[in-house]
Amino acid sequence: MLRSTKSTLYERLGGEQSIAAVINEFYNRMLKDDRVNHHFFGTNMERLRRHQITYFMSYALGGPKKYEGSTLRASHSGLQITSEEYEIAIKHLNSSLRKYNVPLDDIAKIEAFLRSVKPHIINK
Ligand code: HEM
Repeated sequence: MLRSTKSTLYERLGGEQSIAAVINEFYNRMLKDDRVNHHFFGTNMERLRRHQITYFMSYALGGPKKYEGSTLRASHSGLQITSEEYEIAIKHLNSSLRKYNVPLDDIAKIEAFLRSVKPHIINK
């Protein structure tokens, strides 16, 4: 959990609406990027955006909602996501967080969290 003594990252980012804006920006960037967008052909993007937002709020950022979808490992098994593609995703998320003026130290915390779950998502 990425908590500081002052407040949760979820609160500092501005709650559900701001996180939804960042995640939507993230997927727009991923879908425009020919290096990674093939993974999303045939994916129900509305459902994915919704779950990702819930995922971020509950597990990563210390928000109030519970995530009740599949585990990260189960959601990505069979997708053959490479380490390079994962790094591209981290860059797009960083750009999305910067666009919404998230402070650099919070971006670093989110990046550290994403690195910690990388082994569950990439195809080794
Ligand atoms: C950066 C960290 C990531 C997190 C926290 C994350 C989180 C999630 C979650 C929670 C789901 C489940 C959504 C659901 O059940 O509807 C999901 C599904 C999915 N993710 Fe990720 N993901 C990450 C990275 C990636 C990357 C790098 C790719 C591809 C380049 C990717 C591609 C997908 C796809 C295609 C699905 C949908 C699978 C399906 O159709 O059921 N994810 N992701």
